[in-house]
Amino acid sequence: MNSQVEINTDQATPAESGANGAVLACRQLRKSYRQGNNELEVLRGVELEVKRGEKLAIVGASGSGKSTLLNLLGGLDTPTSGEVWVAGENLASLNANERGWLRNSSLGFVYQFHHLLGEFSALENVAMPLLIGKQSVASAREEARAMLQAVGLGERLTHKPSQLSGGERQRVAIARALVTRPACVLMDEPTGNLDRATAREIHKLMDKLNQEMGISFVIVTHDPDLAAALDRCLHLIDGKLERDWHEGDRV
Ligand SMILES: Nc1ncnc2c1ncn2[C@@H]1O[C@H](COP(=O)(O)OP(=O)(O)OP(=O)(O)O)[C@@H](O)[C@H]1O
Repeated sequence: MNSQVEINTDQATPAESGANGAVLACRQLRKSYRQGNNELEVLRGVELEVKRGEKLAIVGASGSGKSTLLNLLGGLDTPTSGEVWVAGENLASLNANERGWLRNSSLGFVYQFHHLLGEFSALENVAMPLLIGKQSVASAREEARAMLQAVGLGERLTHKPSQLSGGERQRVAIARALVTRPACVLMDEPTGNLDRATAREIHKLMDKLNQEMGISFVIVTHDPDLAAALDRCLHLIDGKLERDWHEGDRV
Protein backbone atom coordinates (compact mmCIF):
# COMPACT_ATOMS: atom_id res chain seq x y z
CA MET A 1 0.00 0.00 0.00
CA ASN A 2 1.46 3.38 -0.95
CA SER A 3 1.65 5.53 2.16
CA GLN A 4 3.79 8.20 0.47
CA VAL A 5 1.02 9.82 -1.56
CA GLU A 6 0.17 13.26 -0.27
CA ILE A 7 -3.48 14.19 0.03
CA ASN A 8 -4.20 17.85 -0.64
CA THR A 9 -5.44 18.84 2.81
CA ASP A 10 -6.41 22.33 1.55
CA GLN A 11 -9.39 20.66 -0.06
CA ALA A 12 -9.93 18.33 2.84
CA THR A 13 -12.00 20.65 5.01
CA PRO A 14 -15.07 18.70 6.07
CA ALA A 15 -18.45 20.30 5.62
CA GLU A 16 -19.53 22.87 8.22
CA SER A 17 -19.76 21.48 11.71
CA GLY A 18 -23.01 21.65 13.56
CA ALA A 19 -23.68 23.05 17.01
CA ASN A 20 -21.10 22.02 19.63
CA GLY A 21 -18.69 21.06 16.84
CA ALA A 22 -20.68 17.90 16.10
CA VAL A 23 -20.52 16.71 12.49
CA LEU A 24 -23.31 14.25 13.17
CA ALA A 25 -25.79 14.05 16.03
CA CYS A 26 -29.08 12.50 17.00
CA ARG A 27 -31.56 13.31 19.72
CA GLN A 28 -34.11 10.93 21.25
CA LEU A 29 -34.01 8.76 18.15
CA ARG A 30 -36.66 6.05 18.05
CA LYS A 31 -37.40 3.44 15.42
CA SER A 32 -40.11 0.80 15.48
CA TYR A 33 -41.07 -1.74 12.85
CA ARG A 34 -44.65 -2.96 12.52
CA GLN A 35 -45.05 -6.68 11.83
CA GLY A 36 -48.74 -7.49 11.52
CA ASN A 37 -50.25 -6.63 14.90
CA ASN A 38 -46.90 -6.46 16.63
CA GLU A 39 -44.64 -3.46 16.97
CA LEU A 40 -40.91 -4.12 17.29
CA GLU A 41 -39.26 -1.21 19.10
CA VAL A 42 -35.63 -1.36 17.93
CA LEU A 43 -34.29 2.08 18.96
CA ARG A 44 -35.69 3.64 22.13
CA GLY A 45 -34.23 7.14 22.43
CA VAL A 46 -30.66 7.10 21.11
CA GLU A 47 -28.52 10.14 21.91
CA LEU A 48 -25.27 10.67 20.01
CA GLU A 49 -22.85 13.43 19.10
CA VAL A 50 -19.89 12.76 16.82
CA LYS A 51 -17.16 15.38 16.94
CA ARG A 52 -15.00 16.43 14.03
CA GLY A 53 -12.16 13.96 13.46
CA GLU A 54 -13.52 11.49 16.01
CA LYS A 55 -13.42 7.73 15.41
CA LEU A 56 -16.33 5.99 17.05
CA ALA A 57 -17.21 2.31 17.27
CA ILE A 58 -20.77 1.06 17.71
CA VAL A 59 -20.98 -2.50 18.95
CA GLY A 60 -23.87 -4.67 20.10
CA ALA A 61 -25.47 -8.08 19.77
CA SER A 62 -26.81 -9.28 16.45
CA GLY A 63 -30.27 -7.75 15.94
CA SER A 64 -29.70 -4.97 18.50
CA GLY A 65 -30.30 -2.29 15.85
CA LYS A 66 -26.81 -1.17 14.76
CA SER A 67 -27.55 -1.13 11.01
CA THR A 68 -30.93 0.48 11.70
CA LEU A 69 -29.16 3.27 13.60
CA LEU A 70 -26.53 3.73 10.88
CA ASN A 71 -29.24 3.96 8.19
CA LEU A 72 -31.07 6.64 10.19
CA LEU A 73 -27.86 8.61 10.82
CA GLY A 74 -27.10 8.46 7.10
CA GLY A 75 -30.59 9.66 6.12
CA LEU A 76 -31.26 6.38 4.29
CA ASP A 77 -34.32 5.71 6.45
CA THR A 78 -36.61 7.91 8.56
CA PRO A 79 -37.02 7.59 12.33
CA THR A 80 -40.35 6.95 14.05
CA SER A 81 -39.50 10.01 16.14
CA GLY A 82 -36.47 12.06 17.17
CA GLU A 83 -33.97 14.13 15.21
CA VAL A 84 -30.86 13.53 13.13
CA TRP A 85 -28.47 16.43 12.53
CA VAL A 86 -25.89 16.23 9.73
CA ALA A 87 -23.33 19.03 9.45
CA GLY A 88 -25.60 21.34 11.42
CA GLU A 89 -28.78 20.57 9.45
CA ASN A 90 -31.82 18.82 10.89
CA LEU A 91 -32.65 16.16 8.27
CA ALA A 92 -36.38 16.45 9.01
CA SER A 93 -36.34 20.11 7.93
CA LEU A 94 -35.05 19.26 4.43
CA ASN A 95 -36.91 18.01 1.37
CA ALA A 96 -35.78 14.83 -0.43
CA ASN A 97 -33.53 16.72 -2.86
CA GLU A 98 -31.85 18.70 -0.11
CA ARG A 99 -31.36 15.54 1.96
CA GLY A 100 -29.79 13.80 -1.02
CA TRP A 101 -27.45 16.71 -1.63
CA LEU A 102 -26.42 16.86 2.05
CA ARG A 103 -25.87 13.11 2.10
CA ASN A 104 -23.68 13.24 -1.00
CA SER A 105 -21.63 16.22 0.19
CA SER A 106 -21.27 15.53 3.92
CA LEU A 107 -21.38 11.77 4.40
CA GLY A 108 -19.59 8.75 3.01
CA PHE A 109 -20.77 5.14 3.28
CA VAL A 110 -18.83 1.87 3.37
CA TYR A 111 -20.55 -1.47 3.81
CA GLN A 112 -19.36 -5.03 4.46
CA PHE A 113 -20.01 -5.82 0.82
CA HIS A 114 -18.50 -3.09 -1.30
CA HIS A 115 -21.53 -2.27 -3.56
CA LEU A 116 -19.24 -1.15 -6.39
CA LEU A 117 -20.74 -0.97 -9.86
CA GLY A 118 -19.46 -4.05 -11.67
CA GLU A 119 -19.44 -2.64 -15.18
CA PHE A 120 -17.33 0.39 -14.23
CA SER A 121 -13.58 0.66 -13.53
CA ALA A 122 -12.15 1.53 -10.11
CA LEU A 123 -11.54 5.08 -11.35
CA GLU A 124 -15.10 5.46 -12.65
CA ASN A 125 -16.60 4.06 -9.43
CA VAL A 126 -14.65 6.54 -7.30
CA ALA A 127 -15.41 9.48 -9.63
CA MET A 128 -19.16 8.74 -9.50
CA PRO A 129 -20.09 10.75 -6.33
CA LEU A 130 -18.25 13.78 -7.73
CA LEU A 131 -20.12 13.51 -11.03
CA ILE A 132 -23.40 13.20 -9.12
CA GLY A 133 -22.28 16.39 -7.30
CA LYS A 134 -22.05 18.07 -10.76
CA GLN A 135 -18.25 18.26 -10.90
CA SER A 136 -16.69 18.27 -14.39
CA VAL A 137 -15.61 14.88 -15.76
CA ALA A 138 -11.95 15.92 -16.01
CA SER A 139 -11.63 17.15 -12.42
CA ALA A 140 -13.73 14.25 -11.04
CA ARG A 141 -11.37 11.75 -12.73
CA GLU A 142 -8.32 13.64 -11.46
CA GLU A 143 -9.55 13.63 -7.84
CA ALA A 144 -10.62 9.99 -8.10
CA ARG A 145 -7.15 9.09 -9.39
CA ALA A 146 -5.48 10.94 -6.46
CA MET A 147 -7.75 9.22 -3.93
CA LEU A 148 -7.09 5.78 -5.43
CA GLN A 149 -3.38 6.52 -5.20
CA ALA A 150 -3.85 7.52 -1.55
CA VAL A 151 -5.38 4.12 -0.78
CA GLY A 152 -2.55 2.35 -2.61
CA LEU A 153 -4.39 1.53 -5.83
CA GLY A 154 -2.67 3.89 -8.26
CA GLU A 155 -1.81 0.88 -10.41
CA ARG A 156 -5.37 -0.46 -10.52
CA LEU A 157 -7.29 2.47 -11.98
CA THR A 158 -8.76 0.64 -14.96
CA HIS A 159 -9.51 -2.63 -13.16
CA LYS A 160 -13.15 -3.57 -12.77
CA PRO A 161 -14.34 -4.85 -9.35
CA SER A 162 -14.23 -8.48 -10.56
CA GLN A 163 -10.55 -8.00 -11.42
CA LEU A 164 -9.64 -6.84 -7.88
CA SER A 165 -9.03 -8.76 -4.64
CA GLY A 166 -11.50 -8.44 -1.72
CA GLY A 167 -9.19 -6.04 0.14
CA GLU A 168 -8.63 -3.98 -3.01
CA ARG A 169 -12.38 -3.75 -3.63
CA GLN A 170 -12.88 -2.51 -0.08
CA ARG A 171 -10.13 0.08 -0.57
CA VAL A 172 -11.94 1.29 -3.72
CA ALA A 173 -15.14 1.55 -1.64
CA ILE A 174 -13.26 3.60 0.97
CA ALA A 175 -11.78 5.85 -1.75
CA ARG A 176 -15.30 6.36 -3.13
CA ALA A 177 -16.62 7.24 0.35
CA LEU A 178 -13.82 9.76 0.95
CA VAL A 179 -13.49 11.41 -2.46
CA THR A 180 -16.13 14.06 -1.70
CA ARG A 181 -14.20 15.00 1.49
CA PRO A 182 -17.22 14.24 3.69
CA ALA A 183 -17.48 15.40 7.29
CA CYS A 184 -18.16 11.85 8.43
CA VAL A 185 -17.93 8.34 7.02
CA LEU A 186 -20.42 5.72 8.20
CA MET A 187 -19.15 2.15 8.00
CA ASP A 188 -21.14 -1.04 8.54
CA GLU A 189 -18.75 -3.95 9.20
CA PRO A 190 -16.22 -2.55 6.69
CA THR A 191 -13.73 -5.39 7.20
CA GLY A 192 -16.09 -8.16 8.31
CA ASN A 193 -15.68 -9.93 5.01
CA LEU A 194 -11.85 -9.81 4.90
CA ASP A 195 -9.06 -11.94 6.40
CA ARG A 196 -7.33 -10.54 9.50
CA ALA A 197 -4.17 -9.33 7.73
CA THR A 198 -6.14 -7.46 5.05
CA ALA A 199 -8.52 -6.09 7.70
CA ARG A 200 -5.54 -4.74 9.65
CA GLU A 201 -4.21 -3.04 6.49
CA ILE A 202 -7.60 -1.40 5.93
CA HIS A 203 -7.74 -0.27 9.58
CA LYS A 204 -4.29 1.35 9.20
CA LEU A 205 -5.46 3.07 6.04
CA MET A 206 -8.57 4.41 7.82
CA ASP A 207 -6.31 5.78 10.58
CA LYS A 208 -4.04 7.50 8.08
CA LEU A 209 -6.94 9.10 6.21
CA ASN A 210 -8.56 10.14 9.48
CA GLN A 211 -5.36 11.88 10.59
CA GLU A 212 -4.59 13.50 7.25
CA MET A 213 -8.11 14.64 6.38
CA GLY A 214 -9.76 15.15 9.79
CA ILE A 215 -12.76 13.07 8.72
CA SER A 216 -14.90 11.47 11.45
CA PHE A 217 -15.67 7.76 11.31
CA VAL A 218 -18.66 5.94 12.81
CA ILE A 219 -17.97 2.23 12.51
CA VAL A 220 -20.38 -0.60 13.31
CA THR A 221 -18.24 -3.61 14.05
CA HIS A 222 -18.13 -7.03 15.70
CA ASP A 223 -14.31 -6.84 15.74
CA PRO A 224 -13.15 -6.15 19.33
CA ASP A 225 -9.63 -5.20 18.17
CA LEU A 226 -10.97 -2.52 15.85
CA ALA A 227 -13.45 -1.24 18.47
CA ALA A 228 -10.68 -0.98 21.08
CA ALA A 229 -8.42 0.94 18.68
CA LEU A 230 -10.93 3.77 18.10
CA ASP A 231 -11.44 6.93 20.21
CA ARG A 232 -14.75 5.78 21.68
CA CYS A 233 -16.76 2.60 21.77
CA LEU A 234 -20.51 2.68 22.43
CA HIS A 235 -22.74 -0.35 23.02
CA LEU A 236 -26.23 -0.54 21.62
CA ILE A 237 -28.19 -2.25 24.37
CA ASP A 238 -31.99 -2.33 24.77
CA GLY A 239 -32.39 0.30 22.07
CA LYS A 240 -30.02 2.84 23.62
CA LEU A 241 -26.33 3.66 23.32
CA GLU A 242 -24.28 3.03 26.43
CA ARG A 243 -20.63 3.82 26.92
CA ASP A 244 -18.25 0.88 26.91
CA TRP A 245 -17.44 0.07 30.53
CA HIS A 246 -13.99 -1.10 29.35
CA GLU A 247 -13.27 2.39 28.10
CA GLY A 248 -12.96 4.13 31.49
CA ASP A 249 -12.99 7.90 31.07
CA ARG A 250 -12.39 7.93 27.35
CA VAL A 251 -16.05 8.56 26.56
N1 LIG B 1 -37.44 -3.39 7.55
C1 LIG B 1 -37.61 -4.08 8.68
N2 LIG B 1 -38.83 -4.54 9.04
C2 LIG B 1 -39.02 -5.23 10.18
N3 LIG B 1 -38.03 -5.51 11.07
C3 LIG B 1 -36.79 -5.07 10.76
C4 LIG B 1 -36.50 -4.36 9.56
N4 LIG B 1 -35.18 -4.05 9.54
C5 LIG B 1 -34.65 -4.58 10.67
N5 LIG B 1 -35.61 -5.19 11.41
C6 LIG B 1 -35.42 -5.85 12.72
O1 LIG B 1 -34.81 -4.88 13.57
C7 LIG B 1 -33.85 -5.48 14.42
C8 LIG B 1 -32.52 -4.76 14.27
O2 LIG B 1 -31.97 -5.06 12.98
P1 LIG B 1 -30.53 -4.49 12.56
O3 LIG B 1 -30.24 -5.00 11.19
O4 LIG B 1 -30.50 -3.03 12.76
O5 LIG B 1 -29.59 -5.20 13.65
P2 LIG B 1 -27.99 -5.26 13.75
O6 LIG B 1 -27.64 -4.89 15.15
O7 LIG B 1 -27.39 -4.45 12.66
O8 LIG B 1 -27.73 -6.82 13.51
P3 LIG B 1 -26.46 -7.61 12.91
O9 LIG B 1 -25.31 -7.38 13.87
O10 LIG B 1 -26.92 -9.02 12.92
O11 LIG B 1 -26.21 -7.07 11.53
C9 LIG B 1 -33.81 -6.95 14.04
O12 LIG B 1 -34.56 -7.68 14.97
C10 LIG B 1 -34.45 -6.99 12.67
O13 LIG B 1 -35.12 -8.21 12.46
